[in-house]
Amino acid sequence: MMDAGDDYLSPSPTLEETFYLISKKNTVYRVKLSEKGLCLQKECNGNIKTQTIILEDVIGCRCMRSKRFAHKCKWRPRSSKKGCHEEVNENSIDWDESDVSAYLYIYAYILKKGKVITHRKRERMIITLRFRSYDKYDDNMHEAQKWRVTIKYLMSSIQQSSLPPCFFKSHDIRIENKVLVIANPKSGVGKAREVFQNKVVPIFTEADINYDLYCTKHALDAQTLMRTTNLWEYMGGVVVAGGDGLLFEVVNGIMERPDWSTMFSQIKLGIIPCGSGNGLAKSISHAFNEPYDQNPVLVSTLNVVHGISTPLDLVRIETKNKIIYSFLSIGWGLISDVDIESERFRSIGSQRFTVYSVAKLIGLKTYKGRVSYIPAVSEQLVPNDDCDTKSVVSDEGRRDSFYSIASKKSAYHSAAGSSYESLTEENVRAFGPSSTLPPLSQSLPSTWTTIEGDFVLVHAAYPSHLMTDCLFAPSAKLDDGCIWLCYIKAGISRAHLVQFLMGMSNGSHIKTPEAVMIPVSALRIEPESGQLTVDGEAIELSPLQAEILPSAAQVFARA
Ligand SMILES: Nc1ncnc2c1ncn2[C@@H]1O[C@H](COP(=O)(O)OP(=O)(O)OP(=O)(O)O)[C@@H](O)[C@H]1O
Repeated sequence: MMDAGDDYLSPSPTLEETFYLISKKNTVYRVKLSEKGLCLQKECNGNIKTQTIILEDVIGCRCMRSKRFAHKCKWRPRSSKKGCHEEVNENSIDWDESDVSAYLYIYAYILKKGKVITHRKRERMIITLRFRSYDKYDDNMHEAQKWRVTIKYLMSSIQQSSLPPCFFKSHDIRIENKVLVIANPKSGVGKAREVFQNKVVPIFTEADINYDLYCTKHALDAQTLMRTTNLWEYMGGVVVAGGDGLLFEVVNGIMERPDWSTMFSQIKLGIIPCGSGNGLAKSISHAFNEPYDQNPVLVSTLNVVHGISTPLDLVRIETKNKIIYSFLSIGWGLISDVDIESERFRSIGSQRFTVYSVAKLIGLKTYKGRVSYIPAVSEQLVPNDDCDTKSVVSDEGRRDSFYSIASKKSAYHSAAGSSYESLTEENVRAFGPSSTLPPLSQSLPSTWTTIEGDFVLVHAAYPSHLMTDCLFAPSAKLDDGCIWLCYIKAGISRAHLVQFLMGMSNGSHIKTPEAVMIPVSALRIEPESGQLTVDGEAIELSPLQAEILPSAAQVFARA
């Protein structure tokens, strides 16, 4: 986004400039900026090497002045680790008056291809351009600013082309570019605030992201915040630094607002994975083939700073006493049991799912009940055989077993604390879309398919991953309008069940003969016993029905 102070400079469609190295007289850099990106052409003794940094990889840039008493040093495009001169902010009094150069720093995170696909990762690169064609610093700075403004303009053009037209509607109190970050200090291993401060803030700074940080104090705090805060101030997006449970609160909090529909169309949601499962963060990167595993926080933060969003399906779930909005999964039977009961082994990390699954196989339970569904209608929706190459099944699902909430760092602050309305809990009600299904108490029409009997498991997911290392619905897309329903009935051999559980890490579980995977648009589960989960959280045992809300939300993604 462009700053107010950029007004006096108008961006050029393309810019081109030649730069020289002080130390290497024979080397010339031709740098060209266009809507394709930044083309760096190095010419040395007749040899030409060209590198293009695409604009999608650039997250920000800034102008600086050289620091007083800094070495007089050559400049060049360089990687971040090989700094060769010191610089100070344009407004600092600490500058070197004898150096009239203006420096432009361009921050990019480029994709490094590894020998194997899992080694791909994003790496930080800083391109430094030194402008000193003029005798006066102000003139050089003007040149540098011209480049900066053009880069920002080109970056914002990419963002705007991906936004729905309604994004530009005027509203007197809306703040377009401010992001609300909600951190759960108890997510995962309890390091969400530190992760945000140490890994996310530096990238936000490079990208000029304007944000407020709110640290939750207890469970449901984020849900109350979303219900009561003035979200028009956060048109830049709402980002959780936490796990899927925190985003679940955000989604359900927005659904408790009378203006839920407007808010879901206006606000992009983001997730910086600091939880234990992080199914959605992984699914988003998987959908866009981003190298998540090497650095999940970096990749997810880059999604946010690019400001581009993609539609995400939500699911409306109705139980006897509740309406819940979900973005990840519904479960009954073995996987839900493992998810809930292995919580006490959280300290052993991702192995707890494997260990606990094996334990559950010894005294394998089956559950009586009925599962009904409406098949999704689309030719493309066929479970496929695409599998990841990893081999370990793991589950680091979520439970609320946290303790101290005291903050150690004074640098954190709460956002918009004063804008809370005095809505009491009694006034809280779920708004959100109404159901298109028959009431839960009524029997279903014959257009539904029903399976009855004893089940080992019934589990449904909407994005591809239930957890970082659990590719549960290999064919799922973020907005395919489908609930991917999987069930196994009683009678499966232990060997096949082990094959199923192990295969969940790479998606090969769907090849298990007894496992049925069907894309559906709605489902009803009528359990007689067992445990139900929604997005990994236990809910009361009751009949439940769910329907897809296609593209109901939008999430930051490198679309
Ligand atoms: N400050 C807090 N103290 C205790 N519990 C909290 C706090 N803030 C949020 N919670 C609760 O913690 C639960 C889990 O949080 P979160 O999803 O962030 O982490 P996780 O469970 O480790 O990750 P995942 O959901 O990806 O498995 C949420 O459901 C939320 O209700």
